[in-house]
Amino acid sequence: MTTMHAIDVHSPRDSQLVGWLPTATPSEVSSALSTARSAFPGWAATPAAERGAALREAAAALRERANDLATVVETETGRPFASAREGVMAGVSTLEQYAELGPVHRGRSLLGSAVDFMVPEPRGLVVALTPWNDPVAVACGLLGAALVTGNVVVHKPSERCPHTGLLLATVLRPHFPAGVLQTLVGDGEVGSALVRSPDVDLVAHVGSTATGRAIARTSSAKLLLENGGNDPLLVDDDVDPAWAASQAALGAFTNAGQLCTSVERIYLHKAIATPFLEALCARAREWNTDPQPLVDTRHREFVHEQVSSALAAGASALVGGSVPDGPGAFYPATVLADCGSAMRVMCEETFGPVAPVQLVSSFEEGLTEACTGDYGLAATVLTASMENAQRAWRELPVGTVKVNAVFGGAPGGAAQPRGASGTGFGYGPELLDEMTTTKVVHLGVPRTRS
Ligand SMILES: NC(=O)c1ccc[n+]([C@@H]2O[C@H](COP(=O)([O-])OP(=O)(O)OC[C@H]3O[C@@H](n4cnc5c(N)ncnc54)[C@H](O)[C@@H]3O)[C@@H](O)[C@H]2O)c1
Repeated sequence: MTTMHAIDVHSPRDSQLVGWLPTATPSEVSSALSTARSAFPGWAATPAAERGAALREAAAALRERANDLATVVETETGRPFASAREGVMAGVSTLEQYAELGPVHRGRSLLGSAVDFMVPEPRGLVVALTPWNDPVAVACGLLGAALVTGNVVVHKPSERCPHTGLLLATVLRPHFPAGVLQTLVGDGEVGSALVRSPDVDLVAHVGSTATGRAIARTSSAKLLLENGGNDPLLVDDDVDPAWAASQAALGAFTNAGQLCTSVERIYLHKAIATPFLEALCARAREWNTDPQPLVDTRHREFVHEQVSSALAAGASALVGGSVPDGPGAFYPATVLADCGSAMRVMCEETFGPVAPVQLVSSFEEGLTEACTGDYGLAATVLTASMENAQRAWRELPVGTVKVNAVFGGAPGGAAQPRGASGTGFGYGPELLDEMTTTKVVHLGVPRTRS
C-alpha cells in the first residue's frame, strides 16, 4: 500500500471541486484494526438488549441529521435531495429494524439425552466496504446488523462519497463504546489493505463484481459479497404496452440507472413493440426534462462506451445516446432499439440511464435470453399469464424475481444473489445469521462426588 494521498471530490452537477480528504495511512489502517480487536471482547459481552438500545439511539440521531446527510449525498453523488433523503430514511428504518431484531435473534435448542443449545456468536472483526450509489442505506444495513450481533466494525465508505461516510460516522459513533465502530477514508488501496489483514473475521462488501472478485482472491476472511447485476425485464404480449413502458422507464432511469436492481436489458415481445417503444421514448424524454447527473465523468465514459459499442454493432438510439455539452456528468435517459444478445450493453452491467431493447418472437424466447449471463441479482417479468409468470420464477437463475412490479418489495425481504452477483444475504433478518456463527453447546448433567 502506498502512503497517504488526497481524494478530491468533484460535484457531478458542475464538475467543481467540492472537497478533499486524506486517505488513511498504512499505520492508521493497522491501528484501526488493533483498536477494534481490543474493543471486541467488551462489546461481544454486552447484553444484546443494550446493543439494541445503542442502535436505537443511533437511529434517532440519524433521523435528526437526515437533512444534513442528504445534502452531502446530493453534493457528492448528484442524487437529488428528496431521493437522497429517502435513502437516509431507509437507513434509519434499517437501524431501527436491527435494534428490534438483534436482541431476539437466537438459535434453536434441542432436547436429547441432554440439552443442546445452538448459540449464535458474533464473528468478531467485520470490515464493511460500501458503494456510493445508496451510501447511507447500504452502510446502515451492514453496520446495524454487525453491531447489534456483537461484532466490531471498521467501515470504509466509497471514495466517491467520503464526506458522506465521515458524517455518518460522526452521527453514529457516539452511541457505541470506543473502538466498536470506526470509519476510514480511502479508495480501493485502503480497502485492499483492510481485507488482506489476517485480523479480520468477516469482509462484507457491497459493490461491483470486479471488486468482489479481487477481494475473494486476496482475503482469507469469511466473505459476504453483494455485487453487481444485469437485471432483465421480460415483457409479454398480453400486457398494456403503456403500463409496461412506464415500468421499464422506472426500472431503467430511477437514480439515473445507478441502482443495483435497475433494469439493465429488456426483452420485448414483438407483437407490442411499436406502442411499447413509443411510450418508452415518451417517458425517456420526460425524464430528460429534469436530468440527474451520473456520479462522475469517469462513470459517464463507461456508460457511453457501452452505448457507443451497441450503436456501432447495429443498435439505434431512439432517444439520447450522446454526451451532452456543458459541465457535470449528465447523461440522457437513452432508449436503444435493435439490440442483440452479443452486445456489451445486453451482457454487462451498464449502471446508467439506458434501456436497451431486444425484440423476441415469443415469451419462451425472451425467457431463454433472460436466463443467460453470469449475474443473478434480480429479474422482472410483466405478463398477464400466471402460467408464464410461474415458469419465469421457477427458471430464472436470480435471487429476486419481480412479477408485474419493477420496484416496491416489502421492507425486510431478502434474497441470496446468484452467480457473479454475490454470495449471501445482504439485507433483512437473515443478515443477522451472516453476521454470526453458530456454536452448539451440549449441556450434560454432571455426576456429583459422593
Ligand atoms: N447487490 C447489491 O445489493 C448492491 C447494492 C448497491 C450497489 N451494488 C453494486 O455496486 C456497484 C457500484 O458501486 P461501486 O462502484 O462503489 O463499487 P466498488 O466495488 O468499486 O466499491 C465498493 C467499495 O469497495 C471498495 N474497494 C474497491 N476496490 C477494492 C479492493 N481491491 N479491495 C477492497 N475494497 C475495494 C471501494 O473503495 C468501495 O468502498 C455496482 O456494480 C452495483 O450493482 C450492489
